Amino acid sequence: MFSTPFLDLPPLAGASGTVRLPGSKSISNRVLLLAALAGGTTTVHDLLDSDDTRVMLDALAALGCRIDRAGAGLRIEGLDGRLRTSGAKLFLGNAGTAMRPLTAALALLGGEFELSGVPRMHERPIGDLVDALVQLGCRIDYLGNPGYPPLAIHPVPLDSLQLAAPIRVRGDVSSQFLTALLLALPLAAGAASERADQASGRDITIEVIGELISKPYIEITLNLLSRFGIEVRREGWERFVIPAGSRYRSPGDIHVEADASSASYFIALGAIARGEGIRIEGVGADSIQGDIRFVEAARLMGAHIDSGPNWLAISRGAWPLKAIDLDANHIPDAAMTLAVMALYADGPCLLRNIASWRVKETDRIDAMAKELRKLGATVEDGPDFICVHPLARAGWRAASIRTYDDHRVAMCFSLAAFNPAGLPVRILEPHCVAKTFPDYFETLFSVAEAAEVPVLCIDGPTASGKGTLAVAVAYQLGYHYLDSGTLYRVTGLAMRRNGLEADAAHEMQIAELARTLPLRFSEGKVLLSGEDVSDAIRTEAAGMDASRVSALPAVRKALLALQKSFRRLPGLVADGRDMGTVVFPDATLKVYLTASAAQRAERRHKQLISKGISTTLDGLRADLEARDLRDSSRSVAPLKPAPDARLLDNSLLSVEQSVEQVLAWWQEVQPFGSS
Ligand SMILES: Nc1ncnc2c1ncn2[C@@H]1O[C@H](COP(=O)(O)OP(=O)(O)OP(=O)(O)O)[C@@H](O)[C@H]1O
Ligand SMILES: Nc1ccn([C@@H]2O[C@H](COP(=O)(O)O)[C@@H](O)[C@H]2O)c(=O)n1
Repeated sequence: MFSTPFLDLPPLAGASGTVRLPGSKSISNRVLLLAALAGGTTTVHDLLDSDDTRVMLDALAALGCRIDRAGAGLRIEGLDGRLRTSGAKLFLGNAGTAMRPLTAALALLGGEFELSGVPRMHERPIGDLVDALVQLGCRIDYLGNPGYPPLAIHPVPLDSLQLAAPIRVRGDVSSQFLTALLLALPLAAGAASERADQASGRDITIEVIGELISKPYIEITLNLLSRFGIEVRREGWERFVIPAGSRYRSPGDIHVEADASSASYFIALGAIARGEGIRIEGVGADSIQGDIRFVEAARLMGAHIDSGPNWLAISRGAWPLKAIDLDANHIPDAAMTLAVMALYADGPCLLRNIASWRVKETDRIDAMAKELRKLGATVEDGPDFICVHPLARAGWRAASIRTYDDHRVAMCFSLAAFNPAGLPVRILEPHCVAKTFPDYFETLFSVAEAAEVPVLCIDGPTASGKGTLAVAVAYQLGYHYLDSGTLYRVTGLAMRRNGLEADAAHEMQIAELARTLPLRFSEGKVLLSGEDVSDAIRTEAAGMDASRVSALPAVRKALLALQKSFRRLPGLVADGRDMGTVVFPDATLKVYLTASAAQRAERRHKQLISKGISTTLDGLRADLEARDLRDSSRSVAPLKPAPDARLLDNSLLSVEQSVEQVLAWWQEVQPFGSS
């Protein structure tokens, strides 16, 4: 996951390959709750690991559920309708799929509970669900604003509940209210059948007031309830009947299918990008998720899509995409992806009946309109619609996209990186994708192709601080890091171990060693044939050997392809001697880092002493000056600043100041302005 303050997506050109997506959030959290309420043990496979499922798991553990790893799955010992705690304070982040169903379940289970979340969760309505539960006889208080979390839930005896009359709940704000009741009320149906009125066989009826939105999510709920032994009778979309005597029965093992909303980004990718197409595994034509109908919308826009039970294959069809006018009520989450696809359409795209966007992680209509406008688009929006006009090449602007702590905003705007103007897109706070798809950007980069992956080079003499600076800058930008000196150091070590000398007579043999180095980088360690050589290559003697082998032209040539292979999305920071002059002459930014010889010797002295390696300051200074002389006077790729490099003398700068300077230069060469 990218934990950086921002992530710059370079202009993307094509995409090809296969992705396997994480489990569905909607299914994961429903399955977790059902497994917890059921008797017996349920092993859940392919569960989504994300912020929202983690808060659900923490909550269930706090209720006394035993949760263990079972291989790649998770084993949950259900409560069988009985709490193992008298109460708890539960923090549910911004997970609506945890807050709503847990409110209903805990109101029926008994016990004193406080349910809270992040500030945005306290702005997301829950009043209609609470009203329905209070009608039944449950006791729930608002701890902040009426109608919104945080909530205090108090115990009531199940036999005091008013179950005879239908329970009425609004369905036109969020379908999660109905889902919450459907998931929780079998607790009361089971209990009722154990009491005297078992004979009368009382069913529990829920009546929906208003037009039910997001019906596909209710279908997921009904499907999963059925797998847990509860067969709800649906009468249209207005009445739902939980039969008397219903009891949750663990299915034993249950698999979570991949998230269909997450699939929308890769379906769109296949429709937009040039290339061999995208194959998605883990979700397909047999999906129980409503958002799978995004496939129909993408086809309307011109995408070619084939499918099997649990796979999809997408490639570019019509181009530009075809404009659509769509009632997107049935795919509220995935429809955000259509709003970005609209930028590549042949006319304005209208998405209607999406009022629920306004009460999601953020006001999504507002957020999408604002950020699409930053890209240069004309957007009209209203209480329940958004209309996005396509962008001609000249109309695109490089934008820093605010993500509003909303994973879907971050993910769908990544598609703007395919703009024909070849502009990068900056995604602010990219870690918000952790809500449902922590590795979203890594997955995107595994199939996307950039016209040019950005590189930031830091060259300079020995011990000037290149490595320290490069690692810090790479960390800030979320980029890969190449310490090219390591490759020469390992080659020098391999030369010694093979009893060779760094001279012209052995040049070809050493070059062959360099070309076939059995080298691996793992958890910060350098492994040569599996052996950890991280310390062995850091001595000054190893530095000298590296300097000697690096003067051999055949060795430099042998290491070129390996160095270039580090240039991967989203970008690379490379340090060495010839990064800007030879290996990456087209780098976006080149920095030549120097410091006085006295400073460098002193820094290296401290560095070696701290590692327990004894040495003298004078000896070190002589060594590093000899190394610099050899590096800068050799015939191939000598150490020198590239003509277009920016010079940074950090003799009097701290590491932090150097990092700040380089990041400021990086910002200067980006087209985002100061935003
Ligand atoms: N600006 C700075 N101020 C003070 N110390 C620094 C600064 N930059 C780096 N150092 C310290 O100097 C030492 C050498 O830095 P580093 O290993 O990054 O240099 P290098 O240029 O990569 O060396 P080499 O060329 O041998 O690979 C480290 O201990 C590091 O912490
Ligand atoms: N791009 C590079 C990087 C390094 N070298 C040679 O390797 C020696 C060791 O490098 P460190 O950065 O790890 O100290 C160095 O002295 C150079 O001779 C190189 O030639 N080109």
